[in-house]
This record gives sequence, structure tokens and C-alpha cells, in this order.
Amino acid sequence: MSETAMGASQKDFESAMSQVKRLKDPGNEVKLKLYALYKQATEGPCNTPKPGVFDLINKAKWDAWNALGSLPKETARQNYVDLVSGLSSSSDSSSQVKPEADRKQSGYETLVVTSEDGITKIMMNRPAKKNAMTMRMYEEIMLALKAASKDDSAITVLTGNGDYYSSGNDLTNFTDIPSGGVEEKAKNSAILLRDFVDCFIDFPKPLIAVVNGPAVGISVTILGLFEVVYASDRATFHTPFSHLGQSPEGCSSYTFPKIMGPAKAAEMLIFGKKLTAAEACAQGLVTEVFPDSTFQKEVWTRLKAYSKLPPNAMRISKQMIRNREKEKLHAVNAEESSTLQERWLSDECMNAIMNFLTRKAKL
Ligand SMILES: CCCCCCCCCCC/C=C/C(=O)SCCNC(=O)CCNC(=O)[C@H](O)C(C)(C)COP(=O)(O)OP(=O)(O)OC[C@H]1O[C@@H](n2cnc3c(N)ncnc32)[C@H](O)[C@@H]1OP(=O)(O)O
Repeated sequence: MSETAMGASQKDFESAMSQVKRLKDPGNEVKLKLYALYKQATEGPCNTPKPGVFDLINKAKWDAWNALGSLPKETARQNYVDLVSGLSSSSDSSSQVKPEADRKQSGYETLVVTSEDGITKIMMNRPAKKNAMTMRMYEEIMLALKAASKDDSAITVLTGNGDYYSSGNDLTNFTDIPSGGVEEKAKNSAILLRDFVDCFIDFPKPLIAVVNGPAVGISVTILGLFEVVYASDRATFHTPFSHLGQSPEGCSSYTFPKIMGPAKAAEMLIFGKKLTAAEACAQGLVTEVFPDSTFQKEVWTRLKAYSKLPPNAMRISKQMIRNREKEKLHAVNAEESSTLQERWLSDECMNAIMNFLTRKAKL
């Protein structure tokens, strides 16, 4: 009988463990798999309490281990040995890693993040769900922005994969209620929202939105915190907060009236008027609109040229503009987040979410 059919021996397992230490960094996703298999092989099914939502690293590790369910220890041990052996042979045969692979940053579940030509591109990557923003996506965008603020790129871009830029908050975020109840969820979500928007307020480099298709809710409101917004002529801009029993966020209660005047801002934020890309451009929310057929080519050519400008000069200019109203923006963000915390508990909001989830209503 072959070794594999019998299952890996303790000796194979120990040898794989020491092999792991000599491997080239396999990336976060693989490291999580290795961690989970190791825990399952040595301790059995996940037996520790789930870490809190903000304990990102331990939560990711816990999720990976917990996902193995009741996989037997022996199978986990064998899978660990097989995974390490696969990694060793691929790292032996490709010590010269392709530049393409180097540019893509792994470890994100909801994003594709790449860095090249002086541009870090953060792409929301849930096209089948119109890039709706899950709790995980909010956390990952914050992580990606923090990393981009320290990397050597000159500018940072947020965009979406597929036909939508983003359909805004994933409404199923309302369904995962913890044991502390809906009040606890609303409180934690308000903290997450405030932290999320703070990352945009404080982001130190020029931030560009490449709006490849329709944008809804929070994906629209935070555009007021970007330096430049390029849109395909297929894009639309929609903030249906009253329809959802909610109120504005992303500092839009302050930035939108400043950008487009109070009357136009009210039409969008109170009455949920959906703007075409051309209308959004006329009102100053969008910098420039491109035909969809040439959108990607034209925008990226433009951005590559901008990314060659002296990065420190661009950074200093951005900060000079932003610093004039940073304090105000933080105060607005705090107020909008705490107002929403109450709104989320209202009947108006709950009914609207139930209507979407039971497919009685779409925008
Ligand atoms: C207790 C408190 C918890 C609070 C947690 C809050 C956390 C922070 C919140 C910050 C505040 C943000 C506010 C907003 O962003 S408000 C805007 C919310 N967005 C919406 O209301 C859009 C809802 N979606 C739609 O109306 C339509 O899907 C849409 C018009 C966008 C597209 O319609 P279309 O017919 O073209 O496509 P489908 O509907 O078939 O969509 C394809 C699949 O994608 C799913 N989908 C799309 N958008 C969302 C979404 N926003 N949330 C969840 N799911 C979404 C859709 O259901 C389809 O899925 P299936 O294929 O599985 O059916």
C-alpha cells in the first residue's frame, strides 16, 4: 500500500513542518490553509471562541480552521503534507517568479489589488453580486488603503470588476446578527463605517475613482472624498437612502452640498434622484466622462501619465487641500455614523431591507 493511501506518518508531517520554514513566502491565502490544516491535524476541529470582528488576523485564522469542520486529523495531516510538497516543487521549479505574479497582492478575498507603473489599483471583486460591499470588503478596503498609503506608488485607484462599480452596502450585512442582538450589530457597524470613511478622509496620496458602471449608496457618497472621479458613460450615481429608511454617510451631507449646491444635493440625498454620468459631471461630482468603448484605455493612459509626476509634490498638494477641512470631515463622519446607528434599528429601515431580501423591491 502506498504511503498516501495509508495517510502521512508523523515523521512526514514533522518533515513538512520544517520544510515550510524554508519555503519562499507562499502568500496569506496559502499560509491560512497551512495554519488551518496544522491546527486540525494536531488539535482536531476548531475549539476556540470566534475572535471579534476587528481582530482581523485572528479572525481570518479562526475562519480558515473552522471551515475544515470535522475533517479527520489524519486527513488534515495528509493534506498538509501534500500541500507543502506541492509548494516545494513549484518553488524549486520557479525561483525566478514572473513579474506579473509579483505585482498582484494576494490574501484578499473580496478585492484584487495590484501595483505597477506607480499606481496601486484596488478593484472590488464580487462581480456576481454587483460588487456589493460585505463587512469583509469594508475591512479589506481599509487594509488595502493602509498598505497603499505606505507603498511606493504615486497614486491610488479604486474601481470595480464587471458591469457595476458597486451596488453599495451588501444588504445581507443586516442578516448576520450576533448573540448580543441587533443593537450590538448596529453599534459595531457604526464603528466600522466611521473607521472606513476615516481611511478615505486621511488617505495621504491622490485618490482616483475609476467608475466603470453604475454606483449605488456608499460607493457614491465617498466619491466626494476622492481627488478625481472618471466615469464611463454607462455609469449612474444613485443614493436611495430615504427608500431604505437610512440617511447619508461618507461625509456626503457636507461634501455634496459643497460640490453641487444644496438643491441638487437634496434631490440626490433626500429624494434619491439617480444621476447619469453626464449629469454627475455637470454637477461636479464626476471629473470627466468617457465613452464606455474606450473608457479603460483612455483612463489608464491618463493615469499612467499622472503617476509619473513627482510623487512628493502631488502628496503635499493633496494634503494642503485636505488639511483645510480634515477636522470638519471627521466631525461630519462621526455624526453621520451615529445617526445611521439609530436609523438601522428603525422600522422604516428594517422593512426596506426585508423587502429587498425577500425580493419584493429593488432600486
Ligand atoms: C443592523 C445594522 C447592520 C448595518 C450594516 C451596515 C454596514 C455599513 C453600511 C454603510 C451604509 C451604506 C449604505 C448604502 O450603501 S445604501 C445602498 C444599498 N444598496 C442597495 O440598496 C442596492 C440593492 N440592489 C439592487 O437594488 C439591485 O441588485 C441592483 C439595482 C443593484 C441591480 O439589479 P439587477 O437586476 O441588475 O441585478 P440583481 O439584483 O439580480 O443582482 C445580482 C445579484 O447581486 C445581488 N446584489 C446586488 N446588490 C446587492 C446589495 N447591495 N446587497 C446584497 N445583494 C446584492 C442580488 O441580490 C443578486 O444576487 P442573487 O444572484 O443571489 O439573487
